[in-house]
Amino acid sequence: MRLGHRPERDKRITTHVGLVARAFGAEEMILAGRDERLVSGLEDVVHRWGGEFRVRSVGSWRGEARRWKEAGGRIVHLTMYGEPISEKMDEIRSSGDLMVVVGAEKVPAEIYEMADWNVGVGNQPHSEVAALAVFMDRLWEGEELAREFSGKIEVVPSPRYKTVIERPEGEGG
Ligand SMILES: C[S@@+](CC[C@H](N)C(=O)[O-])C[C@H]1O[C@@H](n2cnc3c(N)ncnc32)[C@H](O)[C@@H]1O
Repeated sequence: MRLGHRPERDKRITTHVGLVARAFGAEEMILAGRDERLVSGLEDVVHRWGGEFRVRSVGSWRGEARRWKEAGGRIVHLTMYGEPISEKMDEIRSSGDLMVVVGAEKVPAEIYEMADWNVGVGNQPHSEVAALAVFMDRLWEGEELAREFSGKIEVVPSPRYKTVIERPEGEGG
């Protein structure tokens, strides 16, 4: 869940949060706030590049977080003020369905209370995109990078050239 999105200023970085979430193994991105263009841009990536990733823009992050916890899910809030990721990851990994929360400029104090864990990817200020990528890579222990997406577009890894397979509409994706 992405908090604090400002449509004018954060368009690119929030899109990157969504791209990283999808590429590193999340099932869904919840965007707190309304930005239909951003949602449809990410949906277009899913349409072309495959996978089951969903994107939702919601009015109330509190409602989403509350419902998630009532349904038995746990919340990890990524923050530079949190406890070290390396000390918490085993416990987090073994605890079932997770909602990972990242902020923008400043997050509401309440999220620190609602979260089951407030986790720092180091305790220096950096970026929600970097924090999410490192968190998810540690969560899946690197296995997420080998996932198949079965999209209409697929990269063939190459030491030198850009090699891409494009499948016509209706085949794959
Ligand atoms: C530009 S930072 C905001 C930094 C802000 N001082 C704060 O409250 O953490 C935006 C988001 O990046 C994430 N972030 C930045 N540095 C982080 C770190 N060292 N560990 C975990 N998350 C971090 C947090 O989710 C934060 O809400």
